[in-house]
Amino acid sequence: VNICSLTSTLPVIPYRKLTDLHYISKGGFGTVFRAQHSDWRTTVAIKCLKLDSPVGERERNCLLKEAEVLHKARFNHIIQIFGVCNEPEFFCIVTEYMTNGSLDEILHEKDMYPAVAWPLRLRILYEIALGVNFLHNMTPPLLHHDLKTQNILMDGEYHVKIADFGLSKWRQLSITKGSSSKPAEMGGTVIYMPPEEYEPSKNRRADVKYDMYSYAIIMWEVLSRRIPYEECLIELEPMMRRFDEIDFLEAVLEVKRSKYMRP
Ligand SMILES: CNC(=O)c1cc(Oc2ccc(NC(=O)Nc3ccc(SCC(=O)O)c(F)c3)c(F)c2)ccn1
Repeated sequence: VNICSLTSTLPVIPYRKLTDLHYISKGGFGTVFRAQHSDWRTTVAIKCLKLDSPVGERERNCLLKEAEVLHKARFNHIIQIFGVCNEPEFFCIVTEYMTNGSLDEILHEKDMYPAVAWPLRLRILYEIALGVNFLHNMTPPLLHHDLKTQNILMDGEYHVKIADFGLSKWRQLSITKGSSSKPAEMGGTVIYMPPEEYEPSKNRRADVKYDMYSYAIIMWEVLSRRIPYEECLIELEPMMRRFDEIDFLEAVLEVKRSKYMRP
């Protein structure tokens, strides 16, 4: 990535302007903090490369690529980038801070959010769709491939902004073949991943369908306020245990008989 072409249109933020850093989360090889911008008098989020390990060229390029992607993908429902801090000993991207955290918290912290009214749930689903639709309408289409409720952030008015805490290579609709999906990071969840991606065959084209599948799982999760598969597994497993192997064999025989005995 050409840093000059990027920073010619994106503000470069001196490290000394970022104060009151508070740790938020750690990603692949990056860390996210909350901070204050001393000139802009506003709270920001910064996603920086690990401060301890020497910042490798590859990692720096990865974060630069992310800044470029975010800069190009500016839209109402995509997290807004304010600038980059590009200093020898400190390198990070600076974005708006989403005061109401992630959709995951709103759906599953039932003490904090005893009720989430239907109009808001529908607006959240609509705004996620607007954000993903915008990415897919870029040239070339930008695929998210890690849509999950942890990556859907909420601003002060509970409007949606799509984010991506992960730190990994970017995927665009590749005109060449090649596996495009991000491996489910250690501890990463697969509940939003389409089954065919569990074993990505190398000759798979990147396509928008992946995000569609993830969106469908998110939709179920927003409407039910439950963890996909968690309960159904809890409910299904004892049911499965009640039937022993013979019952299943008899059931199979019965359907085979009825199928071939048709008049
Ligand atoms: C309580 N509030 C918070 O804790 C909080 C934390 C926060 O931290 C960050 C989270 C994410 C990012 N970065 C990011 O989202 N990048 C990105 C890149 C590509 C695409 S689109 C194509 C694709 O996904 O490949 C995309 F949608 C997004 C960041 F810089 C900071 C920001 C706001 N609030």
